[in-house]
Amino acid sequence: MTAAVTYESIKTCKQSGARLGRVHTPHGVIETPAFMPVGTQATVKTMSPEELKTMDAQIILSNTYHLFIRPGHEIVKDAGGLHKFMNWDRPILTDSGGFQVFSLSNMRKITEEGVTFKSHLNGDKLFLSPEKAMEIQNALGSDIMMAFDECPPFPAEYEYVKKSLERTTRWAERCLQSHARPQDQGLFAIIQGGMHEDLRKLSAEQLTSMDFPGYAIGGLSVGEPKHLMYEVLDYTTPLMPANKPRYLMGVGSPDALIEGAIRGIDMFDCVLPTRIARNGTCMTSSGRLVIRNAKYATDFGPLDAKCSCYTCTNYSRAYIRHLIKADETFGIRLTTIHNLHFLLQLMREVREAIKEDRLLDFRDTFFAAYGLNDN
Ligand SMILES: CNc1nc2cc3c(=O)[nH]c(N)nc3c(CCO)c2[nH]1
Repeated sequence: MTAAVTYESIKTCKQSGARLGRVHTPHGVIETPAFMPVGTQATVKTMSPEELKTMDAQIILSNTYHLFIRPGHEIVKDAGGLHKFMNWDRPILTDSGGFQVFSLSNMRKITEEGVTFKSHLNGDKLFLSPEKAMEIQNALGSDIMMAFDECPPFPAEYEYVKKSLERTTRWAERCLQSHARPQDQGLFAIIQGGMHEDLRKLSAEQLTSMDFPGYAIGGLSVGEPKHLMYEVLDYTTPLMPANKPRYLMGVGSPDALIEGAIRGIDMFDCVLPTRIARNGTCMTSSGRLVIRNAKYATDFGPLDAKCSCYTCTNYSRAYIRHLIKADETFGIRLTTIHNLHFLLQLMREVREAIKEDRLLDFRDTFFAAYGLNDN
């Protein structure tokens, strides 16, 4: 299969497992390590594509499950695909729907064939399978598609995690078989195995023997303590091909992005920056700031004096607090712009630090300022 998505290694860090790279896709190149803003329903909430480009979002994530149940993948296909539908001409990665079924639908039944579930919108009985997930993603026309997998809950019994990862491997095989356009869309497999080193190894071996263009680490950021996630990364990342993109799903917070990059992760996604923005919580270089706090009512400085984003350049904490308290949409737009810029800027600084072999020092400096040295 001629890979439509390829990884170009630029530099490996001397201090750690970190690396600089480029992921080449049909809609452009992604400088890695990279953070992907999440646009679940074909929009990164309240952001225009132009604003995302201004902050240099290189790639965004959207969701098979959500676009399948609304507006329906056939409509997106008839619109000319997801890029056209949402007016985004840079790369798009779509998740395969498995995780969303488990996190959103209260009634579901898993069989070898696939997952039967009720729509969280109207209770309709629906079915997703590897073949269906591929049909939907091919209709959306995303550049990077994720294999249909099961993300086991945390915690989960060893035997359950083992049986689940083996079914995820069989599902990945079926995704590969039913992929309509391998020549112009990259299909990534998702390594599972919970918090068990032997199961992670088993999953990685089974999936890397099938030669996917890229690999993700799934089953993390599901409520486990951060140190446990880092332990899983310590022994899983080295099992992944060095010449292919490594994507850590559902991560995350500034500290986790840095720790993941140190362990050789190239791509990250998380709803955190956009989700917390909606209740007025902002990421700043000295930690989280909850703008609703009364002490900001007369604070006419920027959210973060070290930030150069549109929000910090033009608006005060007092004004943003007023908008959030008044439930004004513009307030959510301003906190979203800031939080996304903050993480995208953090990844630019991470890439710079790798280039100059000083990522571990960068981590210590960042954590000290962000108040994370005590974790
Ligand atoms: C927020 N934490 C998180 N953990 C994840 C774990 C998985 C996973 O194991 N499989 C798939 N397909 N998607 C996942 C996603 C959604 C994408 O961010 C996750 N998100």
